[in-house]
Order: sequence, then C-alpha cells, then structure tokens
Amino acid sequence: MKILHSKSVVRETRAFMPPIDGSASGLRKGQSGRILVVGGSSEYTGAPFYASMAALRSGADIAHVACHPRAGAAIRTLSPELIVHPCLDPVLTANEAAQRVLEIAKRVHVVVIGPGLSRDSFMLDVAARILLGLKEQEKMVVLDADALFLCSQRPELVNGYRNAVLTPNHGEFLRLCETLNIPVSDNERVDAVNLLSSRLGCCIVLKGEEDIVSNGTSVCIRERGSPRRCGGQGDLLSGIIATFISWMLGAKAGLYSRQANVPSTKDIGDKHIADALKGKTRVLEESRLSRNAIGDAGAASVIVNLIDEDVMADVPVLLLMCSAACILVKQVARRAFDMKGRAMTATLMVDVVGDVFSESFDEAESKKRN
Ligand SMILES: NC(=O)C1=CN([C@@H]2O[C@H](COP(=O)(O)OP(=O)(O)OC[C@H]3O[C@@H](n4cnc5c(N)ncnc54)[C@H](OP(=O)(O)O)[C@@H]3O)[C@@H](O)[C@H]2O)[C@@H](O)CC1
Ligand SMILES: Nc1ncnc2c1ncn2[C@@H]1O[C@H](COP(=O)(O)OP(=O)(O)OP(=O)(O)O)[C@@H](O)[C@H]1O
Repeated sequence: MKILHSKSVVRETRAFMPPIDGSASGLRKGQSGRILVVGGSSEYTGAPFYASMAALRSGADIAHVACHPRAGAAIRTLSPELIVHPCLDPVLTANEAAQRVLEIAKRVHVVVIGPGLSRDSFMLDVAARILLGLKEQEKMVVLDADALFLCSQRPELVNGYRNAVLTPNHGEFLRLCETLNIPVSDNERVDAVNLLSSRLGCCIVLKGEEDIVSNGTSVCIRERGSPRRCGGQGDLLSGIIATFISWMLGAKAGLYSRQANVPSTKDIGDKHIADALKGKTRVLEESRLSRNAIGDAGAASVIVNLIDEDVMADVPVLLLMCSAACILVKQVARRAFDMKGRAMTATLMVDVVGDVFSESFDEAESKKRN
C-alpha cells in the first residue's frame, strides 16, 4: 500500500481544479461542479445539509438536494443556496419518485446517495431504483450511510458499477465485508479493502484515523484529523468527494483552459514518471554538488521528495481526487477542533471549509503562508 504525502496530493490535485485567478474567465455557472445529494428523511435533515453545503463551500457551483418533503422544509430554512426537491414523497410510487430524481440527475455531474436517507423501506426502495437508473446513465456516484446499508442488503445494485465510490465507516465496512464473505482482521484490513473493491468493481474510501482509498490497490492518507468524533463529518466528506470528482470530469472535458489538454489517466502517469525521472537526475546532481551546504539530512529530504513524486505518478486520478477530499476534511476537522474543542460541530466544519481549502489548495494563498 502506498502512503501518500498530503502536500504531494494537493500539488497533483491542483492540475484538476478550475482556476480561480481569472485565467479561465470563460467558465459559466455550473461548469465548476453541479452536485445532487439524495438523502434527508423525516428523522435526518442535518446529513444532506452538511453534504450539499460542503460541496458548495469546497467550490461546486450548484448543489441540489432530493429528499423527503418533511426534510425539505427544514433544509430550505437551513440555507437558501440549496435547490431542494422534496420528491422522495411517499404519496408517489417508488418508481415515480425515482424517475423524478433521475431527471434531475441528468443535469448534474455527480450524485451523492445516502446521507440521512434513513432505513425506511420506501426510501430504500426509491434509492435502489435511482441507483439502477444512474448505473445506466454511467453517472459518477458517491454512496454513503444508509445507501451503504442498502448495498450490504443488495450488493448486486453496485456490482460492476465502476463509476461508484463507496465511503464506509468502520461499521459499514464490516457489514459490506460480511455480506461478501470477506474476512477482516486488523492485520489484513488493507487486503480486505482491496478485495471489497475488486469484488464489487467500485472505488472504496474506508474512513478512519487513517483513510484508505482503493480501486483494487490502495493508497493511504495519514493527515491528522480531530480527536472529536461528532456526527456529520462523513457527510461533509461525501459532498467534498463529489466536488473533486466533478472537477476531474471538467478537467478531462477540457473545461478549465489551463488544463485544456488533460490527457488520460494512463498518460498522466507516464508523463509524470518521465518528468520525475528528468527532475531526479538533475536534482540528484545538484544535491551531490551542494551536499556540503545542505548536509546529509538535506540531501536525504531531496531524495524522499523525489521518491514521493514517483509514488504519485502512478496514482489514478479518481484515487487522487478521493485522497484530496480525505485530506481536506481532516484539515477542516482539525481547524474546527482547534477553534472550539469539545464544542466543535459539523456545522462549524462547514463554516471553515472555505478558509481551510484556500490556505491548503489554492497555490497563491499557500505560497503566502509558506
Ligand atoms: N445530523 C444528522 O442529520 C446526521 C445524520 N446522520 C445520519 O444518521 C443515519 C445513521 O447513520 P450512522 O452513521 O449514525 O449509522 P450507524 O448505524 O450509527 O453506523 C452504521 C454502523 O456502523 C457502526 N459504526 C459506526 N461507527 C463505527 C466505528 N467507528 N467503529 C465501529 N463501528 C462503527 C455502527 O455500529 P454500532 O455503533 O451501532 O454498534 C453501525 O452498525 C444516516 O442516515 C446518517 O446519514 C449522520 O450522518 C450523522 C449526522
Ligand atoms: N479515529 C479517527 N481520528 C480522526 N479522524 C477520524 C477518525 N475516524 C474517522 N475519522 C474521520 O472522520 C471523518 C468521518 O468519518 P466517520 O468514520 O466518522 O464517518 P461516518 O460515521 O460516516 O460519519 P457521519 O457522522 O457523518 O455519519 C472522515 O474524514 C474520517 O477520516
């Protein structure tokens, strides 16, 4: 398993982000990300709010929420920014409700399913039909919370859905592994994540103190998060993953002029390997020449950075985007904890996403600080 250095992930991710410095002034509203969150029931209104607001605050242009009518009223009062469709309505048939959501989904880049959906049988039935429809549209989806419960009951819904990203917490992961008869032990957790990903044919983001992202082979993120485990942090992650994936799609479509010719994942890997090798020869020579000046530790750190660049060269773009989102959420959690300690909440995390994002990911801001 590769352990990714946060700074390297951030550096590589920048190539996929829509420029915010005016260099792509031709961008229209919506081209930097349109997200739909399907979730929100009579019990849970916070979860879809956190997911959709985190998508907006990390830079998506538009966020829709498709929810139960009772959640709709509450979510509208929480934010006027969100476009709320109360169409998970039990007065409709499950098929009618799903068709309404699938129509909205045609207009977005990424759909998040699960936050606050609940395990109500009507809601799960609608979610299953939506999933089948989205699979046909080949839509990128992020599945969290109750959508993962649904997958553990009916794994065939996601089987072979290569545009699906599943974001289990530890308990949800155990449940999925149990369904698929995948043994999990502390020592072999990474093998289990890889096996789950390979068996389902989906990308897996296992959340925890370390996050593991796998598409059959895995990378690990070791960014320090918050010691406070308040509810809603996973909801933020699902929305932020959606934003980063929408940028991956935008960059690949050549929308962000700086990145007009974004090559395929394989080409990016090859190009970076070539660049790293070129850089390696040059910098190694420089480090040898100036070894007296920078000392052994300096030379070692140059080499570690170069090795790190090589590690990054092989990381597929989808794994890179998920890793970037994991890093951002951990940084946001840490900031919120530094501000409020035990009183930290997911609402505070939503509030600080923008500041943390620009300090960490926007090049000009992060240069000012370093
Ligand atoms: N404000 C709102 O509206 C919020 C609403 N939310 C919404 O609540 C709904 C229920 O979601 P949830 O994640 O609370 O499901 P939950 O059944 O407890 O967990 C699933 C399984 O995992 C387990 N488990 C969990 N963590 C574990 C761990 N670290 N290590 C080990 N096990 C662990 C846990 O096991 P248990 O603790 O029950 O033994 C359980 O079996 C969902 O719609 C969600 O979106 C939340 O998003 C929060 C904010
Ligand atoms: N022990 C831990 N220490 C630090 N960060 C953690 C720890 N466990 C999980 N996280 C981080 O918290 C975020 C949410 O993960 P968590 O396991 O709480 O998900 P969840 O249960 O789905 O959340 P939610 O409360 O939104 O349903 C992720 O960014 C994850 O990396």
